[in-house]
Amino acid sequence: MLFKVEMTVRLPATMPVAEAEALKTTEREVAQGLMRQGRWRHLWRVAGRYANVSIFDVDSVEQLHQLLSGLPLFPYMDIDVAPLCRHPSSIRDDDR
Ligand SMILES: O=C(O)C[C@H]1C=CC(=O)O1
Repeated sequence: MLFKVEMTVRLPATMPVAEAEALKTTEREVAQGLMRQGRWRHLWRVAGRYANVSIFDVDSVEQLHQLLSGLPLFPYMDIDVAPLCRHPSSIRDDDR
């Protein structure tokens, strides 16, 4: 199952820089692990915003929630999720 996920990061202005940097480093490690597993298929920065648009490939909505809520930045992100299905005009055969 494919989902478009938009994450907007809102770190508190009062968070110490070292704490914020440590969170971002851990987040990168977790995100790259999920990419290597094929769960986090795409990760794009939204230009001009501390936000990303991602494509997740998961077995269930519950699994998606588990992955997203396990992200180190989860407490500091607004997350929008949309389910995706194949577009009838797509010429790609690798989208499910
Ligand atoms: O920077 C972000 O958009 C937030 C988050 C998503 C992946 C990652 O490494 O950080």
